[in-house]
Amino acid sequence: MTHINSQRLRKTLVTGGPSLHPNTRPFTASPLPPSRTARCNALLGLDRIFKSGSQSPSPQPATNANEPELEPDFQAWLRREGLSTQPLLLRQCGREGRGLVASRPLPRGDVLLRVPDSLLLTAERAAEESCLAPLLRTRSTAAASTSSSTSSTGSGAPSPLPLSEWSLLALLLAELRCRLAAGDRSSRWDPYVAVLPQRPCTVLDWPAKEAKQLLCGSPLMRLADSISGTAAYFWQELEPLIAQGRTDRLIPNHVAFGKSDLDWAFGVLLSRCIRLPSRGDVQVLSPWADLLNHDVKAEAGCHLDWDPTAEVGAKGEAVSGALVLRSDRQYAAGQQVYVSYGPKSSGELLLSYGFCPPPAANPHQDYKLRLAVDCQADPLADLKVAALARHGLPAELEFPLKLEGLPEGLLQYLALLDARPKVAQETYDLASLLFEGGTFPLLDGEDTLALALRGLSSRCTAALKAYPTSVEVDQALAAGAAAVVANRQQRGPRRAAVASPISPTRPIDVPPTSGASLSPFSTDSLPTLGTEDVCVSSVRAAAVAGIRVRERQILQRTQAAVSAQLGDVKRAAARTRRR
Ligand SMILES: C[S@@+](CC[C@H](N)C(=O)[O-])C[C@H]1O[C@@H](n2cnc3c(N)ncnc32)[C@H](O)[C@@H]1O
Repeated sequence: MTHINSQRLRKTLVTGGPSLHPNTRPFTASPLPPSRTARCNALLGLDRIFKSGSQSPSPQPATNANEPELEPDFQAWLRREGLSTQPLLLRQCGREGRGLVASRPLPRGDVLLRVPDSLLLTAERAAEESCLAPLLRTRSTAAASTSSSTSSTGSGAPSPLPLSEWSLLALLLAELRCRLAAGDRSSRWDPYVAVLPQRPCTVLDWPAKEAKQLLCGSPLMRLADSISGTAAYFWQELEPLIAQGRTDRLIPNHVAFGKSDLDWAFGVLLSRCIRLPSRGDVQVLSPWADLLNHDVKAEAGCHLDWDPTAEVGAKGEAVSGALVLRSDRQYAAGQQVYVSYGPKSSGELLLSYGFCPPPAANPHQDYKLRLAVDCQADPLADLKVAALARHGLPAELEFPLKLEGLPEGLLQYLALLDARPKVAQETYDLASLLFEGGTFPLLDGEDTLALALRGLSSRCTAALKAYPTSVEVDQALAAGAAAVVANRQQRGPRRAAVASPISPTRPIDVPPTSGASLSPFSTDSLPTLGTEDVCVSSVRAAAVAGIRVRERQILQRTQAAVSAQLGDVKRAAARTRRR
């Protein structure tokens, strides 16, 4: 039944990549040469909307030795707790909030930062230091006895955590926040908790109705749902424990432990938690290291990880192992040191970290197309799920569409989803040819590549129709942000990142956006929107409008590429028929 066509596409595997932060989902993407990106932007006119060219950081002022120390109580605490003298200084870094800058010229290969284990807030420590520790210990013991009765290795293994890492960390953070608010400074982590942002401004800080309205039609809605769903899950896990703690009188009266405290803690974890691949992927909060800001350019070499061989000794003592950042480049005095939070789109950064680089300057900007076996309407659904599983593929996948080309494996996956073989068992042969043979066979006389291309085109059409706003309105809204941000820049220096809570309803003078006309304000100077900016609802709306514009451009470009490829397929078929 199947005829092997020419090798049109390479066989593809869907892979994931490690990240410092926990909310990365696996996907593949083709690498993009910067010159092509710039050309695509120009063709699409996107460079006019977000043309700062600066996902990159603003230059930092040179270090002034007489400048007063920022967060002095926190820094004094770090020194007392064993942070040795380091070649970085804490500074205000414009829209990025606080950041770490080189205190002197630093050569490539230097250790920039070394945080000892004692300063890492791990889930184990959070469990031990929580006021609910007695309950958590009981849970750990119960879990340990269950696992030792079911496993042969049993003894000697460390006690299992009583809850997930994030639940334990969030529980302690929320408790410490309540204590601090009531003037109770009994924890050793107080100076750290005192400098955490009041509002991380992740999507958890957005009013739910606004999130629904802003993200309608965008694949970012799924990410927002997943973040708030996870936060709700943690709350469900913790609520009965907290209730038990109250019954057992373990929780002081001034520790409210409300859902908002837990949501705040979850937002802090989303935007600051660090995963350490070299320490079994453990997730930690690291005072000092969590003051490093993100820059996509740091992806290549600035790696923050656990180094078991590093020697730290604030007072000369030898202690093995530390969280270490080594430089892969030289730094001038006063230059900010960045890490990468992972290959994330502007929308992912906005929802999880509360800042938004201009989408056109972000090489990771994409439209995440979700594809899934249609278990309701496809009579071959079970066979397809099984055939995909044989090739290690799930029944549902997200593919990152980009301006520069189709993600690998997308067309093969689509061909299997949309195929309707007359003989059901041929589903397995088709999957083998697509995923192992790297070919698009003829199936019952139909070219499966053409089938996949048509399927992609119709999905792009549906995705474009799903946006409630027009592209012109979104362009005007996004351009409005430039004016707002420019106005705010003129009003003087930025306040400290955590100085005071920011009202979500603070009035801001957004220029009116009317119909198809673009805002008269220039967007040329639009920088990355920082957390303080996106805490303002109207700026947030403009940031999302800019992302929607880019997503639509990606969908339209994909459609154009698909029609061109469909033309090639038809011409090739006609040539074959003539022969
Ligand atoms: C791990 S913390 C870094 C320290 C942070 N700037 C502070 O003052 O606490 C992550 C937060 O820093 C800010 N941030 C990091 N990189 C940024 C960037 N490139 N542009 C704007 N804000 C950034 C965001 O507020 C983000 O949630």
